[in-house]
Amino acid sequence: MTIIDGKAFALKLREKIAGAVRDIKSSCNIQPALAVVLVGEDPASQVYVRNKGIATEKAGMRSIEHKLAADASEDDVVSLVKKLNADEEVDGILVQLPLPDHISSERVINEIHPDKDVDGLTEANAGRLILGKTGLVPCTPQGSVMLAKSVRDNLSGLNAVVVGRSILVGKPLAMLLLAENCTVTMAHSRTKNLDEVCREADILCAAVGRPRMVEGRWVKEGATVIDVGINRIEEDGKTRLIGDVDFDSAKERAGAITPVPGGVGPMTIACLLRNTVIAAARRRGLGAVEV
Ligand SMILES: NC(=O)C1=CN([C@@H]2O[C@H](COP(=O)(O)OP(=O)(O)OC[C@H]3O[C@@H](n4cnc5c(N)ncnc54)[C@H](OP(=O)(O)O)[C@@H]3O)[C@@H](O)[C@H]2O)C=CC1
Ligand SMILES: Nc1nc(=O)c2c([nH]1)NC[C@@H]1CN(c3ccc(C(=O)N[C@@H](CCC(=O)O)C(=O)O)cc3)C=[N+]21
Ligand SMILES: [Mg+2]
Repeated sequence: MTIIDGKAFALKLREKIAGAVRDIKSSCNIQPALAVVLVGEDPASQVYVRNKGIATEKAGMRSIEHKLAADASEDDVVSLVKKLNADEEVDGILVQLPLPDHISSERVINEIHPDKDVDGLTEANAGRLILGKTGLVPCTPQGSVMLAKSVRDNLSGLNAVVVGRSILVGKPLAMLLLAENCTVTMAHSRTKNLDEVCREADILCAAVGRPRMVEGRWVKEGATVIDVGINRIEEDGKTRLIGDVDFDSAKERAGAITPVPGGVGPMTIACLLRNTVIAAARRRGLGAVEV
C-alpha cells in the first residue's frame, strides 16, 4: 500500500513552476502576478489566502491581496474584479469562496475575465473543459488527477467513481477523469447503495465534505483512493484536519491513498500557481510553458 505524498509532489511541481517563472523574467522582464480577493474574515479562508500568498511569492511571482469587509456589497466586489480584469499587470484572479450570503458568487465569478480565471470556474472555462478545448482547469481536480496518475501510469479503461458533484470539485474532476478515458460514475447525495457503487471503483475520489464518510468496506481491494475532503473537527480536545475517507480502514484495502493533510490540499495551491504562470504566458503571448 502506498501513501501518496501530495506535499512532496506539490513541492516538486512548485520548483518547476519557479523555474518557468525565472525563464519568463529573464527573457521578457515580466513578473507574473496573482490577485486574490477575500471578502469577510472567515478564519479558515484567511489561512488559505495567506498560504497562497506565501507560495506565490516563493515561486517568484507577485501576490496581490484584496481584503474587503464582510458587509461589502456585490457591486463593490464586481467593481474590484473589473478593475483587476483591466489591470495589465494582473495575470490571475482568484475570488476566495464561499462569499457572504448577500453576494451571488455566480455573478462575481462570471465577471472574471476567462483568461485570468485561474480557478477555472467561469462559464467559458467550464465550457472549454467539457468541449476538450484549451482553457484554465480547476486546481483541485487537476491536482487530484496528477496524484492518481503518479501511482497508475495509465488510467484508461479504469472505473472511476467521484463522490460529490460540486462546480468547484466533483464535476470538473469527473470531466478530467473522462478525458483520461476512465469510465466515470458521478455519485452524490441521492445515489442509491453508495457503498456498492464505490466498491466498483479502481479510482475512488471523495469530495463530499463529510468527515470519514467513505469507509474501508467501500473500497475495492487495490483501488487508488483520492481524498479531497478537508474537514476541521474537534477530537480528543484538539482541532484536527481530516478527510472524507476513513483513512485507517481504507488504507487496509487501498493500493494507494492520499492522506489529509498532505494529499490533495497542497496540490491545489501548486496547481493554482501553475495556472497563473500558464495564464501569464498565454495572455502575454510568450508561448507555451512546460510545467
Ligand atoms: N483539498 C482541497 O484543496 C479542497 C478541498 N475541498 C473539500 O472538498 C470537500 C467537498 O467540497 P465541495 O465540492 O466544495 O463541497 P460541496 O458542499 O459544494 O459539495 C458536496 C457534494 O457532496 C455531495 N454529498 C453530500 N452529502 C453526501 C452524502 N451523504 N453522500 C453522497 N454525496 C454527498 C453533495 O451532493 P448533492 O449535489 O446531491 O447535494 C455535493 O455534490 C469539502 O470537504 C471541502 O472542504 C474543497 C475544495 C478544495
Ligand atoms: N475560489 C476558491 N478556490 C479554491 O480552490 C478554494 C476556495 N475558493 N475556497 C476554499 C477551498 C479550500 N481550498 C484548499 C486549498 C488548500 C488546502 C491545503 O493546502 N491544505 C493542506 C493543509 C492546510 C492546513 O493545515 O490548514 C493539506 O491538506 O495538507 C486546503 C484547501 C481551496 N479552496
Ligand atoms: Mg453566496
